[in-house]
Amino acid sequence: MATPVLQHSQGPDSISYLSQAQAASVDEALMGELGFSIDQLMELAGLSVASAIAEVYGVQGHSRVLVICGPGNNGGDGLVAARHLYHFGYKPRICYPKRTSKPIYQGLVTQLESLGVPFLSADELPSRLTDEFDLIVDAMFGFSFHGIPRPPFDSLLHRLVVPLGQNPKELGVPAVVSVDIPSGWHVEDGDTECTGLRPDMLVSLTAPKLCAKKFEGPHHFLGGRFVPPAIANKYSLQLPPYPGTSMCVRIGKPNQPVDVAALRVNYVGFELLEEQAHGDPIQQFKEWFDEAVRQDLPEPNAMTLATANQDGRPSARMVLLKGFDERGFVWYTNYDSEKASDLLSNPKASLVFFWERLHRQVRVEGPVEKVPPQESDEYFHSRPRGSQIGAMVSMQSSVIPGRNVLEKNYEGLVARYADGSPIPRPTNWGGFRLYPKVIEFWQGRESRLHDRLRYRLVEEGTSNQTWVRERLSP
Ligand SMILES: NC(=O)C1=CN([C@@H]2O[C@H](COP(=O)(O)OP(=O)(O)OC[C@H]3O[C@@H](n4cnc5c(N)ncnc54)[C@H](OP(=O)(O)O)[C@@H]3O)[C@@H](O)[C@H]2O)[C@@H](O)CC1
Ligand SMILES: Cc1cc2nc3c(=O)[nH]c(=O)nc-3n(C[C@H](O)[C@H](O)[C@H](O)COP(=O)(O)O)c2cc1C
Ligand SMILES: Cc1ncc(COP(=O)(O)O)c(C=O)c1O
Ligand SMILES: [K+]
Repeated sequence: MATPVLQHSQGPDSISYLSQAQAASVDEALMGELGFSIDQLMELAGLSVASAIAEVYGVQGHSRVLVICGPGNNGGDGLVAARHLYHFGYKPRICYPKRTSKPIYQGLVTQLESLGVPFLSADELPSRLTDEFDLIVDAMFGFSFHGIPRPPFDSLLHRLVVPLGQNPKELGVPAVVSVDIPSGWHVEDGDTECTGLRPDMLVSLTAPKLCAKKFEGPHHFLGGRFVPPAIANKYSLQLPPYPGTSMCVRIGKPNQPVDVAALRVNYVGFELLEEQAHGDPIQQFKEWFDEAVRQDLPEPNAMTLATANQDGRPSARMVLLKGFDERGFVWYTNYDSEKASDLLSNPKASLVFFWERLHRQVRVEGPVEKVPPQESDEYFHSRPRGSQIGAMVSMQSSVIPGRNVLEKNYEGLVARYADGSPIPRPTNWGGFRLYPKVIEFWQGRESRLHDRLRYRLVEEGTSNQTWVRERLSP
């Protein structure tokens, strides 16, 4: 079969925008010579939509989602997205007024019913949608839409339209996320009369369609991470790379200014009560630290280290915790660095851990000493050889003329130790241990009424030390 030569339009950042015919042709190629099945593509498309929603509309505050599904594959994407949203912790409900008897759709409905996801008729929707929903997913029509919307979708769509200049909240219309095409829009020309849907978010699938150029909402994402190079080359598709393992990628920048003052998280779901907490703060730390590791938090051992110089000028930076026990908390660094200079002249410090997903913070304060050289040797030699050489190369915190200095010295040392012989620990590299006098555990709670338990080491005579625990006001 001859390869169709497609003229497609390029948008900002050289992203390809497809016409209706091109979208259908890509679809055909994926399910023809590329061997995809429709349920595979629909599953990936629906997962992309759910992932994009979760990136923008966190489950806290947006859990009540209404997914309105149309009769075609766009509606199928909506059914799949609803299932993934359910597993992400959302409480989706579905309005699916025009069902088809094709087995793939029946399967999707059965899957949702088995999860207890409710199906509502259009009549069951409240007159003010915001009374019951935080978010609407518009999965009515995709790239095969023609003409003007027919019943029952015309009246459903009408309920989501916010006339220009009017406030969606006042009209009781929640934020709308459109799948692939804002439903009712011309697939290429968009909302020509400016009387249609104005979604807050658009998740384009495979590649954006021409109408997406007219999208003015704050969140435009691309999903459908399944386009093989064969298709991209065949249609000269320019698509942005997906970050890491993500199923979706933001296209363009959010075009609304970020309201920094409004950024906040409500801390719910955990508590720290006296009867649950250990009497020994190191045991309590171990419990929370183990939990942070179990929960797969990123760098659970990353902590802020605050020091002050002799004049009391404070400074703080991140370091990695490399061990803790009844004696204290250990990290490693360069003994000629700024932090080390602070600590050698003013040997007191404070540490802060923040385990965001658990809504937990731990603060530690106390005097600091270098760890014995043997302990530093042992840790140094447990590090990857590249990092051992890195420590030899870096005169930490000193000004250098350029990166090339580091690279040149690094290469020289790599060659010198290429035989695998042990790399000696630089004498100016080693550990510090903070001996805790105060440890505070902070558990975020609702309405900013957090739990704070502070342990203070109280010395009674020279040999008798006990931890005193007090609750602090949030
Ligand atoms: N790689 C890809 O391509 C992938 C594509 N995917 C998804 O598929 C979508 C395209 O799906 P699609 O082709 O099934 O059509 P879609 O747009 O859902 O609607 C057609 C239905 O709507 C109806 N209808 C039409 N006009 C109407 C009107 N005025 N008023 C009322 N009804 C109207 C029409 O009915 P009919 O006109 O036949 O009566 C038909 O039943 C695409 O946008 C994307 O979301 C992903 O799942 C996977 C990867
Ligand atoms: C997550 C993270 C962990 C870090 N861990 C260490 C560490 O364990 N030791 C270290 O010397 N620097 C570490 N750094 C770099 C320090 O933050 C800092 O840039 C460096 O130690 C120089 O600090 P100073 O000039 O205040 O001495 C880390 C940085 C980050 C972001
Ligand atoms: C300069 C420096 N030293 C030491 C460390 C501690 O890490 P590790 O000993 O695990 O290599 C870090 C971590 O980021 C670092 O940036
Ligand atoms: K849609």
